[in-house]
Amino acid sequence: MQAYDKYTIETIGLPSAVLMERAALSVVDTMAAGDFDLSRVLVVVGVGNNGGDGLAIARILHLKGITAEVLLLGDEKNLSPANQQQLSIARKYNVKIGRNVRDFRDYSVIVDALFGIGLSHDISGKLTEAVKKINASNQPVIAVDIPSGLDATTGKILGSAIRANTTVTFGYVKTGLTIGDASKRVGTVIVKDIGIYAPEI
Ligand SMILES: NC(=O)C1=CN([C@@H]2O[C@H](COP(=O)(O)OP(=O)(O)OC[C@H]3O[C@@H](n4cnc5c(N)ncnc54)[C@H](O)[C@@H]3O)[C@@H](O)[C@H]2O)[C@H](O)CC1
Ligand SMILES: [K+]
Repeated sequence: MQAYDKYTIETIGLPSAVLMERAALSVVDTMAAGDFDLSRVLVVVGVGNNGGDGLAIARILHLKGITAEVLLLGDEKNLSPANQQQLSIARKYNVKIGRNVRDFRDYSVIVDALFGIGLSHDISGKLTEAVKKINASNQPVIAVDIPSGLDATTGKILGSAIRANTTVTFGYVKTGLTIGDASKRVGTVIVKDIGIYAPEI
């Protein structure tokens, strides 16, 4: 799955930060074009590059004057380099970044940027709690690349998974969005071209 991303970055030479920015912009465009209530956006971010996408989304919304805040889940010492870079940029633009929220129902829309295609084993602990609370809030959810908790290859729910109204996936439809438990979690799937080189499609 990630081979296409790797090829684009390492062989074609498109910097990963460019892909991340285009990914973030494609989600912001979808939010602006859809019938979402953007009065109070919460972006839930993890420690990998999916979280990096989320931090970029929150920053772009914030700079447009939209109230957007970040819930950062996971250990800050595990942040991927791209995530760290986006966290630093968001902080410099004074995006509100917290480690817990009072109630997920306080937000008009939730962006799920906890895990993407790098989820490798069952979600557990605090992350499971957050997934269950977000699902229980019944607030509209937009999943970044794939609903967190869904395996990008098998479509299996790894412990627990976010139930999304809309999934914005980058470059190509991951098989995990079409098989297994996917239909219970993905909502409407929108594929956005962000410049990933994927010759077979
Ligand atoms: N396709 C592209 O060109 C682009 C992809 N982008 C985004 O990057 C993610 C994939 O990022 P990656 O860092 O590989 O993985 P994740 O962010 O999904 O998370 C991995 C992170 O989480 C840890 N982890 C894995 N499983 C668990 C678990 N069960 N519990 C706790 N932690 C877990 C793992 O160790 C990593 O640290 C892709 O989906 C896109 O959103 C680019 O940003 C845009 C272009
Ligand atoms: K996600």
